[in-house]
Amino acid sequence: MGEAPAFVSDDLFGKVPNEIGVKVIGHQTATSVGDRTYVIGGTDDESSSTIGVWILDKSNKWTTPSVLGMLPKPAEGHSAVLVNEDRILVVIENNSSNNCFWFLEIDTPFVREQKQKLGGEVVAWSRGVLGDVGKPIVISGPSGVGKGTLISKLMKEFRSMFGFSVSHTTRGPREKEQDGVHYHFSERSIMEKAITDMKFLEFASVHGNLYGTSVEAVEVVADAGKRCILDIDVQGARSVRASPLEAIFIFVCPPSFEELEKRLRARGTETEEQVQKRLRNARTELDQGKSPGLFDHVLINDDLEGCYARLKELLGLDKDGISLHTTLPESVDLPRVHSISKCGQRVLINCGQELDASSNKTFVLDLSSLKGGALGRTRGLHVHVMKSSEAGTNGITMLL
Ligand SMILES: Nc1ncnc2c1ncn2[C@@H]1O[C@H](COP(=O)(O)OP(=O)(O)OP(=O)(O)O)[C@@H](O)[C@H]1O
Ligand SMILES: Nc1nc2c(ncn2[C@@H]2O[C@H](COP(=O)(O)O)[C@@H](O)[C@H]2O)c(=O)[nH]1
Repeated sequence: MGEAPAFVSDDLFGKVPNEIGVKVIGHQTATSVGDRTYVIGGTDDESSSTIGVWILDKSNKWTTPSVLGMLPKPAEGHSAVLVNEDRILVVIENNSSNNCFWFLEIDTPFVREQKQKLGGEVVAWSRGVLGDVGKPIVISGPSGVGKGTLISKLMKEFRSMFGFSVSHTTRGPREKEQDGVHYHFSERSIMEKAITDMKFLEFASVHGNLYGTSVEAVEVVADAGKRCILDIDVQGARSVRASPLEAIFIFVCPPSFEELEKRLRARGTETEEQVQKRLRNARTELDQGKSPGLFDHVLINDDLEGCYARLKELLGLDKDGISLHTTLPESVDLPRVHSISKCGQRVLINCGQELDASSNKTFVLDLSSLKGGALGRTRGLHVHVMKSSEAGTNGITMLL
């Protein structure tokens, strides 16, 4: 039954430090994947801010891989189990429910791509998050077409359902724009460094300034159980389309070029020179908006109320029983002592007390609909508690 769980091998302890020239301290697990063993845990330094990863290959050679993504904090203990040959689930003890499940990606498409780019061994961490939220919505269209106006209406009417992805930009704030609310207004050098550090899902040079969506900007919205809305240009939409983020892409068109110009001028936020630049770029964007396969929906923003009604309709928000819903994350109270095993697409985390079978509790973690991953979170984890009475003697019978 099931695949072999991660194992902890005593003879690996002590070998790690000698081979790689550092003293590894603390709890470690070893997970075999093909002819490699991934040793996770411990640190090479008591002040280290994360847990270590080392790889032992079949010729007994140790490698310290490049580790990407947001890193889990060091913990007194953890357990590990292989999921689908491409990632290892690491359950970190003594952590809150949305901080105890982590995935170490070892052979996902993202990791393979990074191995090619960086050369050498690469692994990437991604935090596992319980529950589902709807697909993010990408809204693009030329400057002044009314994207922001439509998004504001949606966020006002469905406040608890949507959250705005706050982009970074190097342009200066307009009157009434607040840092951290409308944009994260940034120095170019700081933004460029964050882009190099792979903190951005997409970025583009738009009307002479740098704009970008950080991975975190999208993830914090989903963490709050809300559906994310991105207001980005067509280049950005193209990058998101090519990324692992599954989204709905909407292109907003003006009823005519003259009307677009009128709106942009009437807004009064740009100098004449900037208006000219935005209008020149609008022609290209209107062309690119027709690129096959890029946008799922095109909306013509003629009459505002009519366009808003069509936007709600395509998002399924026009009916009485709203079809677009989010599922708020479940919560798990995981004790420090537990054992872990995998059975198909489910992982059983047994938190039983050996002397008191009646208090046995098994968490069943469903991995069948994982979404996302490094460099953001891995979502779509579902968990339920199986009591000892449901589980039979070994806590597994009911699942087979
Ligand atoms: N359907 C409409 N009819 C008339 N005016 C509109 C309509 N929709 C939006 N506007 C007005 O057009 C101007 C531009 O709208 P908005 O700022 O929302 O555009 P945008 O697409 O977000 O632009 P940018 O990409 O530059 O941020 C605003 O003054 C807004 O009030
Ligand atoms: N590629 C991205 N484009 C973005 C992002 N945030 C905003 N934008 C687009 O820039 C223009 C101009 O915006 P403005 O606020 O200066 O008028 C507009 O088309 C936005 O959609 C981003 O993160 N990435």
